Amino acid sequence: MSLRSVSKVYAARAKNPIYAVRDVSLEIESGEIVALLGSSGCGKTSTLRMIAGFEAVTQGEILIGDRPVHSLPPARRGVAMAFEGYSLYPPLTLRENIAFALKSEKLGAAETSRRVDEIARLLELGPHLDRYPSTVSAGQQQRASLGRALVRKADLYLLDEPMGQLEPQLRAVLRGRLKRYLREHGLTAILVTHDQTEANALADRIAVMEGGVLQQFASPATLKNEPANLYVGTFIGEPPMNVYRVTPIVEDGRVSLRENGEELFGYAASELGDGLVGLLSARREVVVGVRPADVAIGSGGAPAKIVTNQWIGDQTHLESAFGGGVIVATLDSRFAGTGGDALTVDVPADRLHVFAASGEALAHGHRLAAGEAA
Ligand SMILES: Nc1ncnc2c1ncn2[C@@H]1O[C@H](COP(=O)(O)OP(=O)(O)OP(=O)(O)O)[C@@H](O)[C@H]1O
Repeated sequence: MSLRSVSKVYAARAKNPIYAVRDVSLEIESGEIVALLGSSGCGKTSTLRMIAGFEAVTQGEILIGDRPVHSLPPARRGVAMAFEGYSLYPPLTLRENIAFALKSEKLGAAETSRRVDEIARLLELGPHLDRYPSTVSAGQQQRASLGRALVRKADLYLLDEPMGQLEPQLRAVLRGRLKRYLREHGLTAILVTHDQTEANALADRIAVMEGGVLQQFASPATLKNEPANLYVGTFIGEPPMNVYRVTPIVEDGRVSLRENGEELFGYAASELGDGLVGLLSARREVVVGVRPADVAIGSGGAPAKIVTNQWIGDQTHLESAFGGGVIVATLDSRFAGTGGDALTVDVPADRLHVFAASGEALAHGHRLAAGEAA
């Protein structure tokens, strides 16, 4: 399916129109699972609702297969949607709600029942099927809403925060099952989420949105290793990337990245490679990003002082005063050291992310970002 330069403006004629989605283009392969990820208000739900047909497209085109669908009513688009607000029919049991979605397929009673039972098993809904929406929990309503979408045959499945109400253990189990179900049936799905773990676990590719603008559309690994800009770099990853605004000084075969005259990171030019050195020589200021897992502690480098040292069960989170701010490091083992202890921090040249002062990525380690490679 494709979105071609799709925009959504609410209250277009009002004094202050709301530009919820701006010129978003996406090409989604058949059988692909895509997540729309972003903070609250970034435009992901508006995008999903335009695809479903519940919001009019202000500008642009939406195609499913080769069919332009943006002018069709929802029922004629061939999409099945699970709503964040469940929208189950109160007078019907969960079983009847799910079966209702099969009405247009005109199946016999036995086949309808088989399909409903299959989905109920998948979503652990079996014991609750004969209860009414008002008598089950929010999580059970949400699973019934998801079931009602999945039970149908559709060209595209749209899932709005499909697991937001589920407790963590069940969420993890159902994520795995949902992915397997979509894969086994070769279904194409777009889910909206603000949960990175959910997006990473389920999606082949993630579309990161902010301010109605698509920031990057790529695999989870590419978003992590080669973020297109500082927004994606700091949004993806937990704890977030450390960032420093520095002046690069290139002299005598050495590159020094300085904050207010003080060196934070220093490298032999040969470590960084000609491409990156050339790029740094040409800029008065860049932003460097360092993932917490890439910070090397105690093997030389710049001085830092521990602020907090926390073991969180499977990782150490170490926050240290560094330069004019802090640096957060994560380590796989416990770390001996308490607040006030001195240490050194260093970042291998190939783990450094470099962004222009304006935010767009220039290089990730030795790899220059697209557009920077001459
Ligand atoms: N019906 C509407 N009328 C006016 N403005 C709207 C409407 N729906 C959404 N908006 C605005 O459009 C912007 C994008 O909203 P949208 O719901 O698409 O974002 P979202 O990323 O899905 O947010 P959330 O995760 O909070 O649901 C927001 O500024 C929101 O306030």
